[in-house]
Amino acid sequence: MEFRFNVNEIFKQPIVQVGHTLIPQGFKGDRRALWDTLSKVTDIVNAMGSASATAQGLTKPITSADRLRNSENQNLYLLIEPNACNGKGAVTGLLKTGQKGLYVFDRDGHHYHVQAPCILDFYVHESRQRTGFGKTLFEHMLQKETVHPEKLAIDRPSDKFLGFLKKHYSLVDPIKQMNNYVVYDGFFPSVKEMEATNNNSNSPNKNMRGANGLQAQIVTSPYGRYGAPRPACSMGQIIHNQSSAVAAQEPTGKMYRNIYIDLFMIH
Ligand SMILES: CC(=O)SCCNC(=O)CCNC(=O)[C@H](O)C(C)(C)COP(=O)(O)OP(=O)(O)OC[C@H]1O[C@@H](n2cnc3c(N)ncnc32)[C@H](O)[C@@H]1OP(=O)(O)O
Repeated sequence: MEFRFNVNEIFKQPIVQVGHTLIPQGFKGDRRALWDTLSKVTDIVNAMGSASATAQGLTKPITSADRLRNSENQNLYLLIEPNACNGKGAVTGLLKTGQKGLYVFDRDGHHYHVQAPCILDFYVHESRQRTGFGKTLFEHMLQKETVHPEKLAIDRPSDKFLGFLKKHYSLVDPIKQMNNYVVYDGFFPSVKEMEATNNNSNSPNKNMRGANGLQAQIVTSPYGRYGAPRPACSMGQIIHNQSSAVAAQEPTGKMYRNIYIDLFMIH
């Protein structure tokens, strides 16, 4: 995307990270230069955020300078093409990540309360899609945040993004969540991690920190009926569209009770 000003004067690297201050890395200058730079960064973030929203068919941008200013736990990466537009440079891609507290279900219907790294917004300019720019930007983020792709929760991924994850990271069969996020099998703590935590704690609500910083709490209760071993959760089956599992048997009072328990525990 082209701007009326020289992008290279603001961003000196091919991939830059913009935080809540909106001040570019390595900025040097007086107060006047700072205001000028902030105004240009604001224009860039707003324009790229709007283009991303349009590309995804959203009515409101997920990324804007205002939103970024108000959220300290989000990272925005911008991909710059320094040689584009007769040397004025262009901004080609945007990737926004952030930590979110989420309730997520695995395939068996167990639910977890996690503090997870999330992909919130991802966009490459139409003229550059499918030429590897998205992969370059995404790889940069993975390295910076030392996270593996399967440990990410993705907010409302588009078909293009699902295709991207399949092609570059062999991520298939996404587990769609009620909150519109998507995760993959490797997202959840492994059996080994769960056993290690179970051995070290008597607490019914197990806190786990999996690889790459995923912090999960398996939500269970030791008391009364909630403490009893439960069959595969019917609500989980419904959520994950495992219709055969649900349709194979008539709903019983017990199944309805499990649905009720799961609903009760989510809220
Ligand atoms: C959480 C969210 O932000 S969800 C929203 C994701 N963003 C969008 O959908 C906006 C529009 N799309 C885009 O901006 C881009 O296509 C991105 C960001 C998804 C991917 O960036 P790109 O630079 O195109 O990715 P890159 O070139 O590295 O990889 C290409 C692969 O991505 C997938 N992909 C990219 N564009 C398309 C498309 N138009 N149709 C289908 N698959 C696509 C394919 O798997 C493709 O591989 P292929 O060309 O061999 O089929």
